[in-house]
This record gives sequence, structure tokens and C-alpha cells, in this order.
Amino acid sequence: MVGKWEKLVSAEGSCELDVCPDLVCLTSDAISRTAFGSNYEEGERIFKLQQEQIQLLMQALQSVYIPGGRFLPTKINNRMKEVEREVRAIIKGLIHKRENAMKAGEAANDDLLGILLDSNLREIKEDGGSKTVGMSMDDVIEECKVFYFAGQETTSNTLSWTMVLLAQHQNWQSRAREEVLSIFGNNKPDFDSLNRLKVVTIILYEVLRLYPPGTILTRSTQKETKLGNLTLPAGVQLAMPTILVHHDPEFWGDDAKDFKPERFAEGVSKATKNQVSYLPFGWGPRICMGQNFALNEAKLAITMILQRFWFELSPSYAHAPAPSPTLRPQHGAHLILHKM
Ligand code: HEM
Repeated sequence: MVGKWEKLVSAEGSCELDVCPDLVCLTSDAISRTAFGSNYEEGERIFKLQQEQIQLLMQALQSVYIPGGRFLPTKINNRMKEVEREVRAIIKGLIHKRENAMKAGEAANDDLLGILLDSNLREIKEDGGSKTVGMSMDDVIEECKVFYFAGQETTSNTLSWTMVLLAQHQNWQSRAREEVLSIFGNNKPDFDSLNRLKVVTIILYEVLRLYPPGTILTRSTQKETKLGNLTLPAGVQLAMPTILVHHDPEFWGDDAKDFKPERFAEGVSKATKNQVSYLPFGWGPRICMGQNFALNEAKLAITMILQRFWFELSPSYAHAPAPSPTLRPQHGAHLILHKM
């Protein structure tokens, strides 16, 4: 991606572009490689189908609710089923290919799919080949679907908002670049030194506070549950709007809506005064399992961008955060990139 941008700026010294599509490709490629040992091109069909699924779901949610309507053979329902079948078939193909390679002793199990299948096979073997332990093919497919979806959109949106906010707040862009250059110079960033990025880290925390990709957390009660003064019966759907908590002056002060990374200077607990008011990655036993991966990926990408370019908002940028379904800049992130 940075190579492509370097070519674009090389002629005039600067160029204008919507950075969102390239950031989507970057994060898609990262999750395809690390989770499935493939690349963006191989995962592309799955990403496209999952995008279509989301659009169909949004359309369905916006139409009049008819009880049992999801079982009717409407155009949307039929297409949803077709898309789901195709996603499952592609993932099943990936799993079979990997299982066969593992049986033939060929596969390197250092990606998520390899680790998942390897531990599953071991568990079944240890139990004497019983089919009652381990994950079923359906379970493995569902896990893969979550990783393809959760591992891509969230991080690309975080990177898009980070670039927009750093374009709006040049002082923070300069501070972040100074830090990056003092740690890495113009060298390729190494994984171990990413921990030394303090300014970049607080910038990312503040971006995730103002623009959490998941704007709502949902849960459902499995049994009668006491919540404060409320007693909820089993089967109640609960929605907790993360974005409202993140923007609430009661938790964050009168400057809750402002971009102020310094509020995280002494860590998340100090910034939240130990209250549960910062939940970009959710909370509790279902907290995001990719949060460290996502933060490291974002730090790596921002480092490589800051080493090569400075950027500002383009006059054609229109600020329109839209939860569809993750919080994204609806009309893209149009920036002007300048060669350093
Ligand atoms: C900035 C990027 C990301 C954000 C903001 C984010 C946010 C979230 C949130 C809010 C949840 C729901 C947690 C809850 O209900 O309490 C979640 C779940 C999940 N995320 Fe992420 N995520 C990000 C990146 C990733 C990445 C890169 C991966 C994979 C490598 C990933 C994998 C998952 C998985 C597997 C779950 C489901 C966990 C479960 O249900 O047990 N996420 N994420």
C-alpha cells in the first residue's frame, strides 16, 4: 500500500485520494495471511460476499417487521441464503484442503486455521477418536466466518479514522511522526519496538473512543438475571450503545467530544477513573480476542505511513460517520498526501 502511495505522490510531490479502499485491502490481506495462510485475492470472494450479506441485512432491518417474515421466499431472503451457502462452501473448501495437507504431514500450522484444526484433531485423538469432543465442521466454519468479518472491517475503519483525525490535528500528527522517527528512523518497524510507541498508542485509544467500530454491544439473558434494580427474565435482548458511553460528559468531562489523546497519557484506568466506560473491544468473557493483533497491526501501518508522508484533509472530504454496520466514513476519507 505505501509503495503504491509513494508512486502516486512521486510525480507532483503530493496527491489526493480516498484512503479507505487501500486500508480495506491492507487489513484484508493481513487477516487472510495470519488467520488462513492465504492472501487478499484468495479471501476476496469471501469479503465481497460478507459485504453483500451486511447490505442485505441492513435492507431487511430497515423494512417493516413481519413476524416469521425471514422464512418467506422473498428476493432478499433467497439471496441471503445463496450468499450464505457460497461463503460456507468456500470456507469448507479451505478447511478440507488444509486437513488433507495436514494428514499428508505437509501443513505449517502457524496460522489460525492450522492451530484450530491441529488442536481439534489432538483433542479428538486424546479422547480415543470420539466424535463427542472437539469442534464440528459447522463450528470451525462459524469461527472462520467470524475471523474473516471481525478481523478486517474494524481495523480498516480504525485506520481510516486515525488518518482523518491526524489530518485534522496536525500537532498530533507531528508528535506521532517525531516519536516514530526517533524509534525507527526510516527503517522497517520491528514487532518488539512497537511497544515503545506511547504517543501513537494514546492516539489510537482516543480514535477508538470517538469512533468505536462497534457502536453497540449486544447480549441476551439465558436465565433470570438481576441488573441493578431490574430483574430480567430469560430471553431478553439487551443493547448497550458503546458510542453514547464513549461520548458521555458524565464519564469523560465537558470535552468528551473533543480529540484529546492526552486523556490516556497515564493509561486507560486513569482516563476512565476505573469505571467501565471505555469498551471499544467489548467487555467480559466475550471481549474481542483480536484486540492485541488489531492494535499492533494499526501501530505498524501508522508507523509506515508517518515515515513516508504527511497528510491533510482534502476539500472534498465530507464528515459523515455512519454505522453500516461498523462505524465508517460514509463518503470515504479523502486526504491530500505529501511526500516527506
Ligand atoms: C480495532 C479493531 C477491532 C475492534 C474495535 C474490535 C471490536 C470487537 C468487539 C466490540 C467485539 C464484541 C465483544 C463483546 O461482545 O464483548 C469483538 C469480538 C470479536 N473480535 Fe474484534 N475487534 C477488532 C479487531 C479484531 C481482529 C483483528 C480480530 C481477529 C484477528 C478480531 C476477532 C474477534 C472475535 C473472534 C470476536 C468474537 C469473540 C467472542 O465472541 O468470543 N477482532 N471485537
